[in-house]
Amino acid sequence: MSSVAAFQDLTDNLPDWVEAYRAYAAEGRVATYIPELAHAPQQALGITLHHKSGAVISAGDAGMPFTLQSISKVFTLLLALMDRGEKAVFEKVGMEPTGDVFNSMLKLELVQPGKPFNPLINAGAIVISSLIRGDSPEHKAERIVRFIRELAGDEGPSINEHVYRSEAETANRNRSLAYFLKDNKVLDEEVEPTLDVYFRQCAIEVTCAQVARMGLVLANDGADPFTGRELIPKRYVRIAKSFMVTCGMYNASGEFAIQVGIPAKSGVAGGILALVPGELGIGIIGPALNDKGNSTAGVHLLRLLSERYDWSMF
Ligand SMILES: NC(=O)CC[C@H](N)C(=O)O
Repeated sequence: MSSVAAFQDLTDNLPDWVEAYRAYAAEGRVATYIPELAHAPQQALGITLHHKSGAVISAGDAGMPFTLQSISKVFTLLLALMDRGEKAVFEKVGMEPTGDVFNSMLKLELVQPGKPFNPLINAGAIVISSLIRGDSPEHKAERIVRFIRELAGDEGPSINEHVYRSEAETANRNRSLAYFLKDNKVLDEEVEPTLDVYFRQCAIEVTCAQVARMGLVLANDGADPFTGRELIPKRYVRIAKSFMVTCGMYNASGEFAIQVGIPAKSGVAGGILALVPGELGIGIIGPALNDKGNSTAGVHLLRLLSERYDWSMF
């Protein structure tokens, strides 16, 4: 289907599909380990698609704000690459999927030299947060927020202080990971200031439209889709997209590659950022998560769309 025909088809059908796919929320559960996330409505489902032509389509609860959580890891990776270069970043994190859950400690002890396997698991993302340039955690987080706003083409994204504090007060697991990394001499910065950056980046609040626009920049190899200005070097976008395919959906990334076949990154608030290279960016919110921690209705919806419009890269 040509992209013009596909957008007409989407306009005609997307609202009905979203309403029908809400039912999949019953298969999942809203995350509660960050107490503030537990308030999200189980049945919510929203999506925005932003095509490079400028066409934008939204349906369902696309206007509902949610926090980026792990989706932020793609963007801190990009910022760290822009701040420090490829060599410095990959001295600290690897390039391989783990097959373990996103907050696992297992391989940090089992596999020498104890550096995180990739930048999209929590351990890797915590190290990446320590590489962002800035004079203080607030300054580093402010630079991340500014970067997100630039890619979203919108001044809207900002830190949700309730979610930030809620995670900071309860993050025993991430604290353990960070202390472990410090002991392994992978983390050079102090633990608490590094975690402070990490919790803030996870708590950046967005909408589906903003996420779709961020995805469109990645789909466009890092150039602003409308002015052509380079926002991110193409090489770094390629690295990020490769990680999204191999690690973006945690330990369900292989299945997602087979069923959907496009770069994507999910977050524990139920968000998904996805993109069809050269074509469009996608933002989804569906707070009920499956057993791998991905939005259950969101993944089902992406599978439907990918099959219908033949999006798979493979
Ligand atoms: N999977 C996620 O989205 C994890 C992010 C969350 N802030 C955490 O560290 O646990």
